[in-house]
Amino acid sequence: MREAKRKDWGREVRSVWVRVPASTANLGPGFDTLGLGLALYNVFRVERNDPGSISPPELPPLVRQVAELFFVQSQTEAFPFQWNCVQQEIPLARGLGSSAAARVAVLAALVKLAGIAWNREQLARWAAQLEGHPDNALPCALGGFVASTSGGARFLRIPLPKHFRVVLFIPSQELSTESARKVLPAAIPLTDAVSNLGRAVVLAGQFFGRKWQLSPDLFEDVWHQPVRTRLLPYWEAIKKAALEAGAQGFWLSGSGPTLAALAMRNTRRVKEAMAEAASRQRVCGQVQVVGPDNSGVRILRVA
Ligand SMILES: Nc1ncnc2c1ncn2[C@@H]1O[C@H](COP(=O)(O)OP(=O)(O)OP(=O)(O)O)[C@@H](O)[C@H]1O
Ligand SMILES: N[C@@H](CCO)C(=O)O
Repeated sequence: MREAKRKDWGREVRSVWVRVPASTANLGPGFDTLGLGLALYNVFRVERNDPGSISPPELPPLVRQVAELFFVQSQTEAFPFQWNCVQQEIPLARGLGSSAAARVAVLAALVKLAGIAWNREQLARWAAQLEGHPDNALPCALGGFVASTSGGARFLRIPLPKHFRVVLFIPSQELSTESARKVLPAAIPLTDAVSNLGRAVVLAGQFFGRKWQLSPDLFEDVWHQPVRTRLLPYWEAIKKAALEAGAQGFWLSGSGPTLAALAMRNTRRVKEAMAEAASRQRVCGQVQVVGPDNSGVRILRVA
């Protein structure tokens, strides 16, 4: 990143309000590769402390880790700061990218407070590196639909249409990505590899070609969903209900436990069907219709 003055229209920046979107990753066959931004937002206020003071010990571990990487990678002198979540719409550990959102927010805020030139792509890659996979960090930083190579070294992005709608079933119970990755198979048979690869390539091609006649078979997956959904006994019933109600695709959002249905048409019918199936399954949670995010991370205000 290029050095620039730590000034904003002639004023020193002391506080930054930064907004970050939720994201849904994998989309079925695109494990660690495909993701898109969703219009659910967290807002953080990050404030620079006086020189000589120390960063408050209550900074969460994730925030400290991101700050350490930022100061080293940007070759900026470390400074103490405070961190507060002032709006929280992204539920924690539900497969909607809360950790990627927090990482992207810390980086964007520190970039602004340090006064170094804004480079959204670099920031997205740092967040992906910290996250260990790019499919939440890139859509969170950039918005829209993103397809990337492993680690996020190369990626392609396209904005989503205004009428893009995802119906989410967000269970009350948390499931951390760390534990959901432990159940993954160490190796994948060649036939399964080819099966997922074909669907992921065609699915991404449809997004980039803006061909919105998407069909549920493109969202099928044989790598991670079969093992992960063993932990979610309601998966089959809610999936069946969504597809019968006209959903164009159904997938485990990120590492779960949230279930996602693409419903650009029949949105209300899909929502009702998923809510009814969840209630029949006696699983606690919330059904929510969410639109696309195409903005990615945004600095709302500086002071
Ligand atoms: N605002 C935040 N401040 C501090 N830590 C956070 C914040 N948001 C998330 N985290 C940390 O990230 C953890 C959740 O991350 P995890 O990767 O397990 O789930 P997720 O990011 O919500 O879902 P997924 O990665 O599957 O989309 C939380 O338990 C917490 O430790
Ligand atoms: N691709 C990651 C996403 C985590 O949200 C996984 O499935 O573990």
